[in-house]
Amino acid sequence: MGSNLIQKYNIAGPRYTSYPTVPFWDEKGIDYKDWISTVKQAFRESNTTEGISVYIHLPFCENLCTFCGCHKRITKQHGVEEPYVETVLKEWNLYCNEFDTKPRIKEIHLGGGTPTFFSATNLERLINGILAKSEKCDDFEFSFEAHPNNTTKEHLQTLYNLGFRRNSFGVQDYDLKVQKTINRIQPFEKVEEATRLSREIGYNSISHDLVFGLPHQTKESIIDTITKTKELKPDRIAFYSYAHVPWIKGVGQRGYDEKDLPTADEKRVLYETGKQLLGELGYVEIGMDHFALPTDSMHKAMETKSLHRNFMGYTAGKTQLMVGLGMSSISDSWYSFAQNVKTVEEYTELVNRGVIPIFRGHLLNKEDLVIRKHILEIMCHFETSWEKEEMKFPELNDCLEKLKEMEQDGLVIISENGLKLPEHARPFVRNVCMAFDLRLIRNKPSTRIFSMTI
Ligand SMILES: C=Cc1c2[nH]c(c1C)Cc1[nH]c(c(CCC(=O)O)c1C)Cc1[nH]c(c(C)c1CCC(=O)O)Cc1[nH]c(c(C)c1C=C)C2
Ligand SMILES: C[C@H]1O[C@@H](n2cnc3c(N)ncnc32)[C@H](O)[C@@H]1O
Ligand code: MET
Ligand code: SF4
Repeated sequence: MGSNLIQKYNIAGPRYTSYPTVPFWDEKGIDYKDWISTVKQAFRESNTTEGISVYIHLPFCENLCTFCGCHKRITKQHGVEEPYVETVLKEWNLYCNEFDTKPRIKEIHLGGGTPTFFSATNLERLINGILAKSEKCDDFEFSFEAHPNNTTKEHLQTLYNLGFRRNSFGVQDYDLKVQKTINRIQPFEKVEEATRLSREIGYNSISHDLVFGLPHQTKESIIDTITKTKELKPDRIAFYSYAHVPWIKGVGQRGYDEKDLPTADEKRVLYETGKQLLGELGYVEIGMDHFALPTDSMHKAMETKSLHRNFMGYTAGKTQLMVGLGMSSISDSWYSFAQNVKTVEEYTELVNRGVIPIFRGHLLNKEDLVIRKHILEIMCHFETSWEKEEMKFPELNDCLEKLKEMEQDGLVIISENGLKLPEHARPFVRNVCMAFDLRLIRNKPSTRIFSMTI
């Protein structure tokens, strides 16, 4: 990939885990009533046919990794576990009270923070509390994020017994200098043990998260990290581009200078090196950041074009309704989005008052719904089409006009009724989406809000 193209297209841009992206949600927010009524509508339309997904945010971590862009709360006090589980179950109750039949659960995902900060017993109490009010779909899929340094055999066995078959471990990078800089000492032996135990217990999809573009990373360190990863043969690998967003409050990125970060060109070399190596090892690029072995269900979902993208990244199964529980969680009813308050204190206070603790949201209008479909298609399948009348919108020609330059640069192929990204253009997928992002186009941000696209 030419470095001039990288320079040209490496601009600040959204990661498109939603459309509209969070900064472009309606400033006025969403009416509590509208939120509830769209959740109920989505539930009525889809609970019997496809079921619903539940995302539970477990925010606590014992130590701060200074590169981390997630919503977390650093503490070593494990006394926070039980009250938090109680509150999440109360919040779930508030939703269940709005449903007129039993929810059928297709997916549960435990994210963080660090779900394995919680004891196995507390995680069991949490999941059993959720399941007490619902039933599982036949083809249910439960997954969780785990920290290799604190995942025990008991965690893995308890969650397996509850139906979890997938997990993902934060690895990030094996180089000691990088690890020291991001305040995260992550020994290979810990990852090896957690991966081996998962396999022995029967997990059928184990994923490792790696990040490129971290401070002090070099081509050699990336090669070494991926070579070590290869020994453990995870079914999936997330290879994230480091998102540098130190201005986001609460994220707490610090501990290194911007000069310690690789330049855009160096970062691209890290990506290309990693991608090539992953390919040689048999991993296939599924979508932005995500690689899987052909035996993994995510790969099959890509082949059958059933891949979906939401706030968790890519998933193999789509549900119309995703209920997000816990502080900072985002829920999606297809017609609207809503996000919970971002501190544990506010979250607990609101739930205890019997209020679903959202603080902002967005009701999608007709245009949003069409654009959202195009962006999902591009992010999940690297192509979209406007052959069907419902996929057309008045500004379509202007959007295509914006893509002319990318077309000349060989990054997108536009035909009469659709467009496609050639394989080599996949790193530029966010740039293509940006041409369709009418809310961004109409309202260019005046301050930095997004990470760089490449
Ligand atoms: C597992 C941790 C999480 C990752 N993403 C999210 C979580 C909980 C969800 C999330 N993080 C941010 C937002 C935007 C809304 C907000 O509340 O601020 C959401 C929905 C903040 C954020 N995190 C990253 C960035 C670049 C931002 C800013 C907004 C944006 O540019 O989209 C970085 C980041 N977080 C995660 C990944 C994988 C990642 C970058 C690759 C995980
Ligand atoms: C859930 C996963 O998200 C990734 N992750 C967390 N913060 C960032 C960031 N700033 N940039 C890129 N990836 C990040 C880590 O790899 C983690 O394991
Ligand atoms: N907190 C865990 C880890 O860092 C899971 C991924 S980050 C949300 O390993
Ligand atoms: S990377 Fe994981 S463990 Fe580290 S601060 Fe972020 S959420 Fe916590």
